[in-house]
Amino acid sequence: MSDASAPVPENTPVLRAEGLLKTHYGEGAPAHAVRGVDLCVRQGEFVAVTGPSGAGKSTLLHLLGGLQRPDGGSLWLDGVRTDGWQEARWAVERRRRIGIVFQFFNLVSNLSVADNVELPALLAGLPPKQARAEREALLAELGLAGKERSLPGELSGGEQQRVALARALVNHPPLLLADEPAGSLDSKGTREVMRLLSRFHQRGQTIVLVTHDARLASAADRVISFFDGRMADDAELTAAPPRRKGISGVLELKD
Ligand SMILES: Nc1ncnc2c1ncn2[C@@H]1O[C@H](COP(=O)(O)OP(=O)(O)OP(=O)(O)O)[C@@H](O)[C@H]1O
Repeated sequence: MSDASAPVPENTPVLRAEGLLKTHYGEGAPAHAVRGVDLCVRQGEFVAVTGPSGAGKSTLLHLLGGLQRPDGGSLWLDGVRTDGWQEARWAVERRRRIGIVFQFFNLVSNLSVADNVELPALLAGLPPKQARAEREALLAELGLAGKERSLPGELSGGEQQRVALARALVNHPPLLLADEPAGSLDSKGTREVMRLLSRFHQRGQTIVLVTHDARLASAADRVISFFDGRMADDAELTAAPPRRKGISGVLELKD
């Protein structure tokens, strides 16, 4: 059996999917949201998945992050087969390996900014002192020093999304999944989030971004057009060398 904690051989794709299938059964006709998707995301790539509303982009992202189970197909994370994992296993592995940011931030409303960011680190088994140090460094990087004691509801949308980004990255996951991360922000907040995603990508963070906004997709180095549950196009915008580095150093919000 594959060991999720074993060292990852160089050049192993961070993400690989073969023949992914997902149908939603709600009211009315079944929605064939993902209809046989093959995908390979290399270390250090910034991939945007774009397409019209209802194309199946969010469903694909949820499958990749284990938030929904595929009806068929295979999925690998860092070379480890994941499609057979049960929810408990996904919850543990997701904490270490996948950061996720959503359109509506999904912060815990009655926890402070500091606790929101530290919680995944503590749950992943980091000693409290180290979790605190990680939180302090990330919040400072993201221009949120001084907001530690605030509740999410006391922050602007852009600030909340930066907290969500800090929470997603606190365990240095190999993969960041972002589902319309600027979807509820004004243009300033949108620019801010996109600039941050680009900065983290420049430092080696592998990112899969779902957006219906073609302008945001152009920040990526590869754009996948999703249509009717399938990949209609897969275009490399720049050649990005495979790489993997830690997130470190100081990140200035102004450039
Ligand atoms: N939980 C669900 N139950 C039933 N149908 C669903 C569910 N989630 C998604 N769908 C349907 O699956 C299809 C794909 O939805 P999905 O949200 O993945 O598309 P999308 O491309 O992300 O759209 P948007 O850009 O509007 O968020 C749509 O027809 C949608 O109505």
